Amino acid sequence: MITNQLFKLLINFLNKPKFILGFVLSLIGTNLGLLLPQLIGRLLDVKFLTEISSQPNLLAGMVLFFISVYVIRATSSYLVGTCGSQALNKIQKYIYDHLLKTSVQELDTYQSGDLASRLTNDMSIVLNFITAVIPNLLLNFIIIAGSIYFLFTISPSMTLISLVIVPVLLLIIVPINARLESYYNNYQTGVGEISSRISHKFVHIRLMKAFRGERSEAREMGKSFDRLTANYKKIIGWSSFQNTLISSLMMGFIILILVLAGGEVAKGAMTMSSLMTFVLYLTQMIDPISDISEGATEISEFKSVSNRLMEVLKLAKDDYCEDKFGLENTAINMSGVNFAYDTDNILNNLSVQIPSGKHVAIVGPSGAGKSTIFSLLMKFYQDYQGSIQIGQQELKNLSPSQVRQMISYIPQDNTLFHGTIRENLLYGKNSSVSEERLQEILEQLDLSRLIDELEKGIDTGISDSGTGLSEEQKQRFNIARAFLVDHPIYLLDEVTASLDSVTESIISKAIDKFTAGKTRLTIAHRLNTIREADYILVLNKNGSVSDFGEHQQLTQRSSLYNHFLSELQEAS
Ligand SMILES: Nc1ncnc2c1ncn2[C@@H]1O[C@H](COP(=O)(O)OP(=O)(O)OP(=O)(O)O)[C@@H](O)[C@H]1O
Repeated sequence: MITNQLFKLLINFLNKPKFILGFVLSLIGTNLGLLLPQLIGRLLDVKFLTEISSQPNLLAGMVLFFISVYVIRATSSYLVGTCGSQALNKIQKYIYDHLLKTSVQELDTYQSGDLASRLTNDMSIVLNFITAVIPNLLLNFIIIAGSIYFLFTISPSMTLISLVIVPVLLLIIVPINARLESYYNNYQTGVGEISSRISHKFVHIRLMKAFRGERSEAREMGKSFDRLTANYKKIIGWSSFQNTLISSLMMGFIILILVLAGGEVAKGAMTMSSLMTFVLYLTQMIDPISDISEGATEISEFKSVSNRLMEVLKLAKDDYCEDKFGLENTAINMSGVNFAYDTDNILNNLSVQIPSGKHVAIVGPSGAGKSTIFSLLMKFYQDYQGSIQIGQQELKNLSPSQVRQMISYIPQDNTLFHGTIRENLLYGKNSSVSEERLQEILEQLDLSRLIDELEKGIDTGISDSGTGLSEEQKQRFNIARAFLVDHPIYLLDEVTASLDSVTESIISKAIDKFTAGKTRLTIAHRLNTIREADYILVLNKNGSVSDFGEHQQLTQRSSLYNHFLSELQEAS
């Protein structure tokens, strides 16, 4: 069972000695607390009352006893609570680490906000469950068991009558909780969808405002909030109904017992002080029973979030093997490659040989699968058929980690993370980049001047959408980030797309210098880039190879290539 798996994780990460100490203290506190009604009952005994009032030490002892019960209880809840939050902290890190290592292919089916909600919102439910619900449930069971024991010592027959309530309560709790679990599931999914939408929309706030999307956004979000509220209403409705029913049943039952016990007192089978103690124990059970019924609701909620958390842990991770491997050259050989994201093939029997150390431009209609080729080479997706070789190494035999140490990829979008410029440039590289290399790259990409003009220089902060920098500047920082570490293979996805022609010429020269003698694949939409490449790979719309060759050769033999060139000329 999935919930059990989360329990195993919790137990694994729990500081067991501290938790056990907390729990034992809590047992002691609860058991001592069980004696309180006995003491109060005795206080109602006139003889005992006269005795105790003449003995101040006994009275002080009793007060001390009451205080110690509460101190023990407070210490135990502190110990159990801190243990729970430490265990949760470890689980959070464990799940986040798993998510980071999960393959792109698996993560494609999840919304980022939903994942964030699992790690935050769902986790806080788990924390409440470990630190409050479980200890309370256990203590409540102990209080109930202890109370039943004392009730038996006072009147076995009356106690047996009182216990009739247990199966009645179970008949109410079990079916209502099954219903609640599914509502909690829907609720958590709704929270995930909403946080996903909010984070996505606020990253693209300019686009939303430019299209005056505020009203439709508010309407759509309003519907999502309404669905969440409707679901929450069901949760509140059913749990209130359950709690009210249980509390009323309990009260009714106690009154019934009181009437029956009153008869016993009248017959002289029970003393008044025993009756009072009996009633005190009975009433002492009301809160634990209500807590257990509420706890049952919380168990449903916990089961629902456990499923969501464990689902994440089941996603397949990338292989992180970093063993060294021999590479004679960096030629890329793709043979009979077929690939589909869903059902339809995007790449169709694609075969091409890219010589080591050469620059190849990839051209083809939109949607032909140019970026998909890069995704396969980066091992973002691994379910392709056919063979891809780098040097003599079959790509399938290399781990994603090994591949990504060899290939540098500059994507189409100019994403910069929240942080400083330096943090962005050194992202994922730890301390492996020397200051000289950093300065050299910045100089070549004409970024040094820009950085010098900033008040905090390279330590200037940028927001996660890169606010404060132009698209062209963001693009250059992206390029700099990729070239800080020397790799034998570079994949460039339209990297000069947002540059003006003057900057493009500077950046292209810098890229030529950085990639000299290395294998470079460029998805190209500019005539210059295409002409300067050693070879051009022309793709058909269906993701198969139309042609491969030098620019001159292709202009003489490929109608698709010539058509593509004339389209580019017209566009410029
Ligand atoms: N993660 C994905 N899941 C499902 N389909 C995808 C995914 N990524 C791309 N596709 C689809 O695969 C096809 C090829 O996309 P790809 O981005 O590789 O084409 P492209 O040739 O680079 O196009 P463009 O020049 O427009 O960028 C497109 O139909 C696209 O909708």
